[in-house]
Amino acid sequence: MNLRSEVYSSENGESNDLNGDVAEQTGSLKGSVEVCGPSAASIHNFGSKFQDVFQLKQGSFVDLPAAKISELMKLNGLENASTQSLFSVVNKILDESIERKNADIPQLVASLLKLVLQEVEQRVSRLAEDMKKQNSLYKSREEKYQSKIRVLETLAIGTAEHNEVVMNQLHQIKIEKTKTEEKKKLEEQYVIRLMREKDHSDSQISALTQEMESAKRAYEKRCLQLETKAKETEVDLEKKIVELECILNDSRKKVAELEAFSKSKSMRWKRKELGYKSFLDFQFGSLQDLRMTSESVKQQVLNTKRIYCEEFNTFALKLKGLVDAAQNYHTVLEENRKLYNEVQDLKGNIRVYCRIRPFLSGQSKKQTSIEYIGENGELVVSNPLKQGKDSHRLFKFNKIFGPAATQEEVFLDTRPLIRSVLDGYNVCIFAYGQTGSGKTYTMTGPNISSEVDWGVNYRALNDLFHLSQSRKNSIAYEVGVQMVEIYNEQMIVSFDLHTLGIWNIAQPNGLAVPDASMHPVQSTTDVLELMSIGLMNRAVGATALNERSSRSHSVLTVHVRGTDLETNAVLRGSLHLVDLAGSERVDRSEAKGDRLREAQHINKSLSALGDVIFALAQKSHHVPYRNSKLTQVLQSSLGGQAKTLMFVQLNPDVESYSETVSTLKFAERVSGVELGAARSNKEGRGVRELMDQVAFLKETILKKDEEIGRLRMNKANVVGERCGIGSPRYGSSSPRRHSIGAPRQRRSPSGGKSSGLIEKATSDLDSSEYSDKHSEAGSQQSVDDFRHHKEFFHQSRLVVADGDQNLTEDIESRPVVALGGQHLAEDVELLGLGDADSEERLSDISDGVLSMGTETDGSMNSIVEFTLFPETAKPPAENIEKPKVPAKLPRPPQKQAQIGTSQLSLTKGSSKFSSSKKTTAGSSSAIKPTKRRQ
Ligand SMILES: Nc1ncnc2c1ncn2[C@@H]1O[C@H](COP(=O)(O)OP(=O)(O)OP(=O)(O)O)[C@@H](O)[C@H]1O
Repeated sequence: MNLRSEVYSSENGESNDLNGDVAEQTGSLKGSVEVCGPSAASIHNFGSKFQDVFQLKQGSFVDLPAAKISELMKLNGLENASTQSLFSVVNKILDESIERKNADIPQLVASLLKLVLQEVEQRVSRLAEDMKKQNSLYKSREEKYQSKIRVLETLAIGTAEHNEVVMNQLHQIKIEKTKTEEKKKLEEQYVIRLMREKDHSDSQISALTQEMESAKRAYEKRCLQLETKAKETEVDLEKKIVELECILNDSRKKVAELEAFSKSKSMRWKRKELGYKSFLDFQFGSLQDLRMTSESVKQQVLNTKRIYCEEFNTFALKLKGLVDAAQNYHTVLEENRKLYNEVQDLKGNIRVYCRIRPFLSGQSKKQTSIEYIGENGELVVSNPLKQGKDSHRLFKFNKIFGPAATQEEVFLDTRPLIRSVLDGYNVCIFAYGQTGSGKTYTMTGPNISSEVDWGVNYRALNDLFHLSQSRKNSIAYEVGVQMVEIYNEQMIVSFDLHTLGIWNIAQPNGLAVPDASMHPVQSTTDVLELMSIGLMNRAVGATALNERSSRSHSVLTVHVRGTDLETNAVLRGSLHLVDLAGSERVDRSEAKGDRLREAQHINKSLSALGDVIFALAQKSHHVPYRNSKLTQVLQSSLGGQAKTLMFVQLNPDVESYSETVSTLKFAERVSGVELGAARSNKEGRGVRELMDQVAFLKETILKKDEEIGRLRMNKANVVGERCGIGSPRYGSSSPRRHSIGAPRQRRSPSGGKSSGLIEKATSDLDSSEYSDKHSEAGSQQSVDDFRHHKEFFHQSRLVVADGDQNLTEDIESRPVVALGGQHLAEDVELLGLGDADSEERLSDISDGVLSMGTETDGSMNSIVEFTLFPETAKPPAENIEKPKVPAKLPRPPQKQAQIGTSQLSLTKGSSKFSSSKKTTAGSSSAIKPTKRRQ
């Protein structure tokens, strides 16, 4: 703008011709200068405008007036023009002057050029300086960088770790940088948020201010209202004050009236107070009196208390005395029980322990028939369905085990008995009771694998083995175990003993007979294995066999032989552990087929057991052991000097009441049986030798008897022929004729010796009589029990021989033995040997004779003993060479008859052994002491 105004003024002042053109040009320049400004572009524009000005006006710079040029020279625009434009101006000028061919360049133009050139120079020099400066700067920088590079190189070469550190630092710096950036961002965001909040708070503040203002307005309004109200209230109160003043005046008057009234009233109260005071004084006096009285009463109470305490102490002393007495009573009672048991032991009473089974799971709601269990063996059973005295029954046994009794407790009371086996006693323990009453539980236990559950069997064996081990330094024991089952009167071996190599049992005619090859068991483990195998074998037989178990008798027999290492004395004991079949009577009319047969057999064997027990109770001469396999097996333990214990098992269920009572009745009768004091089977060496001699003598006598018999037969034949009478079928010595009413010890016609048959017949008769008597006197049940027994005796009365088929053949084939002038073959025919029942009958006869002679013969025990310990029964060596004597022999005289019978039984027993065994003339059973009844 300055340039334009200056150009206008110079043009206006110095040349009028130029005014119009300059103004025109200025106008155009004005627009261009406004656009240019101080930049290089504007200078360039200026140059070109400048040139245009010259060209437009005169066509060259040469024609420009000096003033104008000086004006132009004064312009400061050259500094701002670009170097190129300056150069182009100079070039233009110079070209123009060349074109004009006028070498004379005006002074001004030259000075202008000079200025331009100076300017150019200055710029160039400045540029050169700048360049220099920059060069030096670059150099110094380069040096700096070079040194830095060197440093870095040395650093890079020397310390790679430092590089890493540096890298890390750089990395950290980067991270920090990013963090800082993030922070910054956050700060920015925060600032933005703050700004927003500020805006928000500002808006809130403005809203609050508005609210405040409106509240203020409302408050002021309210103040005004209150003020007007206060004024109104003031007016009202003033009115009320006036009213109250009036009321106060009225009340003052009333107070004065009341004061006068209260004065009169207080006068009256004072009077009354005096009256009360005197009354209280009177009361106080009475209280004192009462206190005195209470003191005296207290004294009296204390006195009474003291007296009471003294009396109480005396009572306590007396009571203590009573308690002591009661305790003593219990001790005395216990002693009495012990003494009673000892007396029973001495008498040889069969011990009876009663065990009551608990209700099984699921039976808890059932009613019990057990009313009371006494400590001393009393038991009261009751039938809630009955009334009166019949509803309760009292029984007494040696011991009662309640439902809670453990196997251990039961065994503890049984152990002394079992231990006596090792002292040479025969012991029999049997469990009796209806099916499901716990017989097997007591004898075997519910679970063999758990020792706590072991029944008497396992515990007994365990105990015997332990005891025999503990005594091994003084007595050498040998133990043998046998387990048989009696089912339908047949002996069945419960486990394959042969396989185990412990026992080898042959079973001729169903009677289990151990073979000589059996071995003694060594330990409880042997027996446990054996028994578990036996049980497994039974289980293999499936349900039928298991069912059978409750309809069969199971007998575990333990034989013990002990040799005293010092004296060589031998003792022999046996233990029978019997789990009987269910005792309930099966109604024969209901059962059929196999069941009927089973029932018959069970009834028969249990009746036979009853018969034996009652015969023993009656001290009968004949004890019918041979009536069943069961009694046969138990013979040695039920008679003689054995110790016998019966477990009576009861089912507490009220539904079993009648069975319970009949079981208890049976047990009661059993407990009354006296077997006599038990005796140990001890033999010294001398005794054994004597017994061997006795056996030898028996053999000789038998031989003689045989000869006598033969002679008698010959004689009878001769007499018969002479009299013309045939050989009498039923001669005078016929067993049948001798049987009934025959005197007990009938002597045979010759030599006054009684024959074995006569002996037997007499014995049978006695039994028959006993049976008859018993059935007459007894109840209907007893009649039933003994009926088969009676029939049995009638059938078997005259039989004399072993029932073994071989033996029968033997009898027929061997020389006939004369008996009382009769032909034995006729007798045999007459007696029907070979009958199905012959074995039993023969057994019975043998037994009958035995009952008067030796106590064991042909029983399982004697046979087993013989087989297990054969050397004890061995005759002297020379006897072995003697000819065999047939089993059926003429009877020797009475005393000899006993010996002869023993021999007979022994032969019978021996005949059942395996062929490897020699029949011997003497046996351990033959040398047993005679029965106490003799
Ligand atoms: N003292 C007892 N404690 C617990 N359970 C018992 C007891 N006595 C018997 N039992 C249980 O009662 C049931 C019948 O017992 P067990 O088989 O011993 O009777 P049992 O008289 O031997 O019968 P069976 O004549 O049929 O052989 C079994 O389940 C047995 O476990």
